[in-house]
Order: sequence, then C-alpha cells, then structure tokens
Amino acid sequence: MNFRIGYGYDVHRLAEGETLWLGGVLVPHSKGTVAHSDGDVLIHALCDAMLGAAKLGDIGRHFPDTSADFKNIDSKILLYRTNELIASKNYQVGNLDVTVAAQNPKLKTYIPEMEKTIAEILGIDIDAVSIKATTTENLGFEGREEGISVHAVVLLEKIIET
Ligand SMILES: Nc1ccn([C@@H]2O[C@H](COP(=O)(O)O)[C@@H](O)[C@H]2O)c(=O)n1
Ligand SMILES: C[C@@]1(CO)OP(=O)(O)OP(=O)(O)OC[C@H]1O
Repeated sequence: MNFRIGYGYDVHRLAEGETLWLGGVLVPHSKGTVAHSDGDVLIHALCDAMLGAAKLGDIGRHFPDTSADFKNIDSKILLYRTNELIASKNYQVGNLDVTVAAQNPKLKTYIPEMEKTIAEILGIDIDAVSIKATTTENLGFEGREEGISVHAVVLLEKIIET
C-alpha cells in the first residue's frame, strides 16, 4: 500500500505553575499542561496519528508514562523517535493537519514556528505541515480553560527505493 492515513487525539489538563509546550514551542501563558513528559499535547496527538497510520499502536505503548526514561522528556525527541518507527516500516509523512482547541492563549503568532519545528524534525517540506487553532466559544473543558485538546490527521507515503 502506497498511502495510509492516521488520526490522533490527545488532551492535557492545564494548571498554574506548569509550562506550556505546543508543537515544540514554549508558549508564554499563565498555565501549562500537567503531564509525565513536557506535556506537548500537540506533538502527542501527532505521534498517535503517525503510529496509527503505520499500525504501530499508540504513544503510550512505545513511550510509557510509567517509565522514568520519559519523565519530563522533550516531546520533540518522542516525535523524532516516532518518525524513526514509521521509517522502519518504510513510510514517511506526506502531509499532516492539526487542530488545537484552546480558549487561551491565542496561538496564531506561534504557529509558523511550530510548523517549522515539526517540518525540521520530520525532514519534510513546511508546506506539508498545517497547524490551526480554534477556541470552543467558552464551551466545554477547553472553553473553561481546564485543558487543551488536539486533533491530528496524517497521510503516510511509502518510501520508494530508487
Ligand atoms: N487558541 C486560539 C484559538 C483561536 N485562534 C485564532 O482565532 C480564530 C478564531 O477562533 P474561533 O474559535 O472564534 O473560530 C481562529 O481561526 C484562529 O485563527 C488562535 O490563534 N488561538
Ligand atoms: C508522553 C507520555 C510519556 O512521557 O506521557 P504524558 O506526558 O503523560 O502524555 P500522554 O499523552 O498522557 O501519554 C503518553 C505518554 O506515554
């Protein structure tokens, strides 16, 4: 099969005194995500979409939150290692599309840096990386600023040996 799609979803709770890493970028905010790792919920959803597309399970299977190895780990490392996992099945990311649901902070000024960071880690063109943000119009846990959720869709392409 030359193409495979994958979908990932992740949620992290927000709390004061934590840092907010999103898409590999440190976003200044009064709250950050609560997690075993650095809490980069965007990268976690993206890793799940890549792993799902390659039928490789999910992020917790490869990087368990019960392991001290991943305590406070930089999620950019998890994304790099996820890319190695899909490459081991002879796939590369064709393109990806992500939506972050967060009432605050407003993310649009940080999105170009997130897209550049992710494109570099995956070794793909920035045109293949799309990140968007939405509020939930003050509805639900995102709207109450109790947490942030992220949806990610990825297309994998078979690496053709030439
Ligand atoms: N955390 C967010 C949420 C939204 N944006 C930008 O604002 C636009 C309008 O948001 P709505 O939820 O009212 O549709 C949205 O299209 C984003 O461009 C943002 O930057 N950060
Ligand atoms: C990333 C990992 C591993 O540190 O932990 P968390 O940062 O808690 O994130 P989550 O998305 O709940 O699960 C994946 C985990 O395996």
